Amino acid sequence: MSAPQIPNLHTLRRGVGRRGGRGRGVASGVAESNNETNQTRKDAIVQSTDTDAATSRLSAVEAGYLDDPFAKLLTHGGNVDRRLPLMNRGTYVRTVAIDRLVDEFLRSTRKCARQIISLGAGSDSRFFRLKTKYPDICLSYHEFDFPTNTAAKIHQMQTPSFAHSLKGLCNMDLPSSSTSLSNDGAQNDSFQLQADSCHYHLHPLDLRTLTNPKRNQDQINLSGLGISLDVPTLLLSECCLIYLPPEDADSVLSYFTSAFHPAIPVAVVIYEPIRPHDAFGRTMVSNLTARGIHLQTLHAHDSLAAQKERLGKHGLGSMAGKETGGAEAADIDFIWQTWIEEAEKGRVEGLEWMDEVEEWRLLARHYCVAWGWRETSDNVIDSVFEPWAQLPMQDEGA
Ligand SMILES: C[S@@+](CC[C@H](N)C(=O)[O-])C[C@H]1O[C@@H](n2cnc3c(N)ncnc32)[C@H](O)[C@@H]1O
Repeated sequence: MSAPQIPNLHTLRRGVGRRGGRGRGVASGVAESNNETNQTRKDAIVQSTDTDAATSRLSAVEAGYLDDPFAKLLTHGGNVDRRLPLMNRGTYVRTVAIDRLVDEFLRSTRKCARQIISLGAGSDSRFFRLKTKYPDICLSYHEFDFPTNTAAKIHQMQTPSFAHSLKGLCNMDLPSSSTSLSNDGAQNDSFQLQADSCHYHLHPLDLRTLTNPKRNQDQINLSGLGISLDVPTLLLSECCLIYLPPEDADSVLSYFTSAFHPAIPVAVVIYEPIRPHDAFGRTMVSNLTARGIHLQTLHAHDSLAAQKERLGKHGLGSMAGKETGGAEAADIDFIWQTWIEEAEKGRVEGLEWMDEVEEWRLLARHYCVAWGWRETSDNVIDSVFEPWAQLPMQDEGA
């Protein structure tokens, strides 16, 4: 079940050794630089998890689970080894679950402007799928990731085949002055696409910069990044916040959710692993640790209840008075069983023979989608998140 794209830790470690200076009496400047190198190495491993996500997506597309012409165009190299059937099914359920929450949000806000902010979006193709599905959509879509990853995405977007699909499927043009990359491959300007009232913005930014005044020397803020603070907003973290230290993940969530006035409908959707304490969970964690990947918030938000509580702490959840809200979470096994119609399940089951049914259920119980929202009941617009409250809910004990 281990993913094939293992970061080259050997090469990365060698880099540290060469620059090192570990003897006694090391000047504090050197120690600081070692810390930085360490952090850079850790960040590189986190950045590389996007290759896994993109590979899994493309595998699920090529096996017929998902219909996504952009997955191949946004994946570096464009060809991948097929994942195991249970991995493909996991990618499928995760994608359709988040798509459903996004679709409900777009449907209920169809009369007004709205925006989606995707944290650690990597090579995700959701914006382009949405624009293809809803050609006249009025939407601002903001993606954040490290400059290295946004640069790679921009590179893929500048290929002729991507430009062709963008025009044909989304009726969008690439900007005429194509963005160039700096020597280290970083792309420090944000990248934008626009067609009528639909905007796509790619922000090359470590999310921790936003919440840390020491790092944020340019005083970057949401308005400066073109994010509107007065329209209904959906925040997505699809396997992103889990890689941040718990206090940073909390600061990022709080930074975004508290930026909006309480009268503005705001929601958060999180997809990430849970249940690290049983045998499967322990194996999952140790397999990832062997690859240098640390799921830093996993123990802090280790169950459906903990995920709901987390959303509640950020002001999303049941409220008193005029404000309404909710916080829910379900694992992938539950979502597969209850959110997906029988005919569609039959189609998916017919795609590949799956020997490992028990393993599938185990794996699927260790990943969850959590969604929380808040709005005011006397809002001039109809309730945005009412449809979310109608989704099948999982009882933690189930
Ligand atoms: C597992 S990938 C998921 C990519 C995408 N959300 C998806 O599901 O296909 C995690 C992504 O989060 C990004 N990420 C993690 N920490 C981040 C941070 N502090 N700032 C910006 N991006 C971050 C990584 O660079 C990576 O692209």
